[in-house]
Amino acid sequence: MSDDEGVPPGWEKRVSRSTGQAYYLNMYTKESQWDKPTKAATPVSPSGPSKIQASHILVKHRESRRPSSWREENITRSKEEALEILMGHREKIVGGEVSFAELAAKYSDCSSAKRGGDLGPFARGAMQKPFEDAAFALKVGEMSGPVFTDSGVHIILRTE
Ligand SMILES: O=C(O)CN(Cc1ccccc1)C(=O)c1nc(-c2ccccc2)[nH]c1C(=O)O
Repeated sequence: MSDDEGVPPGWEKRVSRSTGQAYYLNMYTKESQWDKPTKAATPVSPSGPSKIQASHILVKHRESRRPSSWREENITRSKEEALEILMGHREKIVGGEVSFAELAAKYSDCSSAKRGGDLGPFARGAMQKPFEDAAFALKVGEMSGPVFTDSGVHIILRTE
């Protein structure tokens, strides 16, 4: 019986030289794990995934291209005030006081607030460049710092 019996495609079963314990190597990412994988490894190209999924919190300001949102018809706060508000949200999320989705739903000036800030999957070319570059630079589960676009100031959470 081959030793890779039942190991999903894209993985290889190895044995640790130091402990003799079996571990599993993802042949695409070259990452290893002790737990036996339950699904096939996803091929990743050297340039990374073509699509990612992310959520964001947008705080608009008076210089935003459209200084209006579902929350506030006429947004007059300054860019500096927007940044301070956004960083306050970020601190609460980092501190574990509240979830990203809860804050997005209450405070994001983007229509995605209704979905807890979720933007769904998107490829490069779909979003404003500063947003795209920041989002694609994140690892899954990682949250950005402040990102400035024509729409306002954002924090981004990469979810897939
Ligand atoms: O920039 C503009 O002229 C107006 N927009 C663009 C927009 C407007 C409605 C829905 C989606 C995008 C926004 O201000 C905007 N940008 C975003 C946005 C920006 C970057 C990434 C994701 C969403 N959301 C919104 C929004 O009102 O809901």
